[in-house]
Amino acid sequence: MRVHLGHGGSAYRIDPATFQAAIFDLDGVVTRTAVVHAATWKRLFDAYMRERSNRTGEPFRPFTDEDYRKYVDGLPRYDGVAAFLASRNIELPRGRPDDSPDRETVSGLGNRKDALFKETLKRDGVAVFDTSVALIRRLRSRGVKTALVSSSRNARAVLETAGVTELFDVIVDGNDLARLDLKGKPAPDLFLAAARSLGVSADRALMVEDALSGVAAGRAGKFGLVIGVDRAGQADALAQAGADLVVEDLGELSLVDGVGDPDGASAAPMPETGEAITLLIASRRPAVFLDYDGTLTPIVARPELAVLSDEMRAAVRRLARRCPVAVVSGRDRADVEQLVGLDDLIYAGSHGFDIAGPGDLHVEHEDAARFTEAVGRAAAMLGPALSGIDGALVEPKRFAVAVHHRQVAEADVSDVETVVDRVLRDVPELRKTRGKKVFELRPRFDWDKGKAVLWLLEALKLDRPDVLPVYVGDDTTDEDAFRALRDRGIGILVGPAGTETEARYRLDDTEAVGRFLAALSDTLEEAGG
Ligand SMILES: O=P(O)(O)OC[C@H]1O[C@H](O[C@H]2O[C@H](CO)[C@@H](O)[C@H](O)[C@H]2O)[C@H](O)[C@@H](O)[C@@H]1O
Repeated sequence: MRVHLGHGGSAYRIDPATFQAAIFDLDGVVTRTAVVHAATWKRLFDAYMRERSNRTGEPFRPFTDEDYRKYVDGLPRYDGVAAFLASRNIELPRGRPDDSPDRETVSGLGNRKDALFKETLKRDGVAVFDTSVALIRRLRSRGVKTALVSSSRNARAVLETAGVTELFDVIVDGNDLARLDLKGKPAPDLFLAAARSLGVSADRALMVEDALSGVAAGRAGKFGLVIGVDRAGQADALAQAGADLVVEDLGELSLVDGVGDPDGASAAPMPETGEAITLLIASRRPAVFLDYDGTLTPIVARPELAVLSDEMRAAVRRLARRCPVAVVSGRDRADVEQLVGLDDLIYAGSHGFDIAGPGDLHVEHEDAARFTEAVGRAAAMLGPALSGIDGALVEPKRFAVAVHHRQVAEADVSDVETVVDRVLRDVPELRKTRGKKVFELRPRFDWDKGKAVLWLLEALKLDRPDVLPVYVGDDTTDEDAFRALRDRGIGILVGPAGTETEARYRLDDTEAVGRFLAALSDTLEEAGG
């Protein structure tokens, strides 16, 4: 699955909850030294090929941009020399790393290139890509670890000259390559060594490269996200080499903010296309938690009218074949089970207080009986007490009572609340919470949808780094789940833009939820998950 941004593309948002580390190539990604390298290689090889032509009578063919991209870019210096010479059927002895730059050996030519490069750096200094530096700083400020990887033995000197050494927790360069006997790009060794030093597995790290060999290394290393930076009009080739995402500049990337949009506590639009979802889940296996009212069904006048559509049922059924799916509802568990009508899902009713699922999955709170009794008492009091208020509706459940005021005149809602408060004084085992045009009387017990989701992750052995919990919900009680998953998963609010929320992403309505579930299924089916 590949996504191209660049001109006309929409900005891709990196989610720091998905990636624990970001690994950057140096030349052409962080520093503007790729052009210096390219020009230096040309200087070296054009002079050498000219001199060789004069000496041997072979026709002179200059070193081209394509030669640079195909044989030299991203490779350790001597490997680059050898690869280019081989492409021209020239065989030279390898020589030794300390060969003088005058010697006609692979090492000698490599050392000549290095001397020319250093001369240019000394004269011209090193410029950085400001957008790359800004992105690295933002990632670091959000707790993402950073590493710099380069085949060049000069990497540290280049970073120092550019004044950006402190941007990286770890630096792996050409000296490490030799010291640790690692293979150069396109082998993934350098990048994997950086990920190891950061203590992060490759699938939880993103990597950024501008060279075809570097992108291929990222793909071979199974990095969570391989970003190709196209500075040379080779977007297609970068994608073919294995880039998940190709940008022309890192300024096209932004971060999903910790509290939704950068400018407030609202959520970013949830990408609904398969491609964007692939990038988001970044080779993790999702575990999906779905709220019912307002998420799987639109909010309607009365609870019994919230019937699941056949399309939505089919979408949930399809997803459940590919990954664990739980319905986490404020409704009574039996009620929501019957409404959803799918046997092999996990159901958590009464805002997560009552959980059951395939096999022996069941949670029974110690004080369950005490709360059931209290709920029954409250429901019995609420019915008669609210009978005088037109439109008020009591919905008793096993572990909560909902008092709906959707049909109550605005002026009378405070009367409903007064009744609820009065009943609560007599039933101190319960506490009041609010939802959409509803007061809920729930057990006075430290438990909510967030705790239920965390419990489920543990009980189902899904509390693992390769699992990405995804929670979709629309109401205040879903905020507990968004909060609980903040640093380990993805919360998706169903509702209008600008809603204050702990969710990272947002879908407009239940139709968008249906499209998202379908796209997620597509992605998982395509991946064979
Ligand atoms: O957690 P959920 O699955 O979203 O359940 C929350 C409450 O949903 C129901 O009430 C809400 O939906 C009704 C039907 O659309 C609507 O008439 C009502 O105004 C909403 O508050 C359900 O009846 C409650 O028991 C749930 O707690």
